[in-house]
Amino acid sequence: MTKQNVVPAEAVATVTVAAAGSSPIFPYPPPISIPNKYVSQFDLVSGRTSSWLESMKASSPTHPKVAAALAASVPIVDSVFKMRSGWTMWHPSALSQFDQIVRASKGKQIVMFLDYDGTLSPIVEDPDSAFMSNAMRKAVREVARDFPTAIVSGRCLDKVVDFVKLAELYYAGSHGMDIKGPEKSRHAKAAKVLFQPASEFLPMIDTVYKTLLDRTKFTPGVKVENNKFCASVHFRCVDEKVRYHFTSATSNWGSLIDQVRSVLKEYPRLRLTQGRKVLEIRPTIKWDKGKALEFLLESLGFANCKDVMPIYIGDDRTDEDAFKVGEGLLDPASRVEASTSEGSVESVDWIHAAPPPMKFSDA
Ligand SMILES: O=P(O)(O)OC[C@H]1O[C@H](O[C@H]2O[C@H](CO)[C@@H](O)[C@H](O)[C@H]2O)[C@H](O)[C@@H](O)[C@@H]1O
Repeated sequence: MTKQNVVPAEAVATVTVAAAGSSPIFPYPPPISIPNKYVSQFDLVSGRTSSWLESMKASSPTHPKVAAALAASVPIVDSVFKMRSGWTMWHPSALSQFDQIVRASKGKQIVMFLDYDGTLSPIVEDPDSAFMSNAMRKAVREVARDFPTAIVSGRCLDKVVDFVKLAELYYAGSHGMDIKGPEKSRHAKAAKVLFQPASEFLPMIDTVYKTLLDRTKFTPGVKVENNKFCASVHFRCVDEKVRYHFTSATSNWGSLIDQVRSVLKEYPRLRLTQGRKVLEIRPTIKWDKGKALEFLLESLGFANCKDVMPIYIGDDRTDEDAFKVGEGLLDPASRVEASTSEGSVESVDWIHAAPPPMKFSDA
């Protein structure tokens, strides 16, 4: 199936199934310092508040009160419906694509990559309460028995490990910038997998986190989260309401983006991206969930290997970096893109139904 950029990724969770073969672009063992080629320049000062605002509005189902208000508006519901139909036309349900996925996996080593929020756990208002269900944990545990399995999340590593509670998995926290092998593994090399490509940013992120906490303290509903190598400013519970001041009008969301950008002006080595009702502050290194996927494949000994099939399930814009890894494959015919329903509802069924066990050959 060819790639279609039909709707933002957050409208539905997506399963991307890709047969790997991309060449490694980083050395392993990992470099101590970050080579220049991984450092990119982003202009945080540019970009208008209005375009950020549009993007914030489109960034995820919002909290219940606003969702109820939206539901009362027929044109909006209609356009959302049309948008979803477009997406599912090009990305049919992963469950209905199951046979095709199994066929594509024949003779290949499956490696499973799973995003956390919105994929394994439902989206909730309080980020600290995004628990995954026992059924989901059981499904992931079963998959990890048969295939190397990694959780790739924007959250800090410790938090996601604490939520998932499965010692046999690989974890990549902070959008892939904090990678750790399984504590429990049959394979000696696995536990040694450790990589923190943005370690020099640790003090900077901590300072920015504290500054953001302070600058946003008068915005009701905002939540600032320290994700170790990145930080999140959540606006899911911030009322978008417009405030009028003489002749000009600003919204709470508008002031929030201005506050965040004013902090970041002082940090040219940080960049701003967006997830589901969240602004993400990240180092400008060229490292993301896609690079984490490539790194883990290489650590597992699958660099340049045509007989491996990574399966990545994710629901957010940052997961698209991992989906793009599949675009560089030599054999696009063996790539399948499919979708699960919004949130984690269908993911658990899909993970349960994962293709039949294949031998995990150690690196
Ligand atoms: O890569 P992920 O595992 O999907 O993490 C991305 C962000 O997820 C969390 O925020 C999202 O989920 C919250 C709980 O459901 C929700 O309240 C919030 O609106 C979502 O954006 C997490 O709190 C962030 O730190 C992650 O970056």
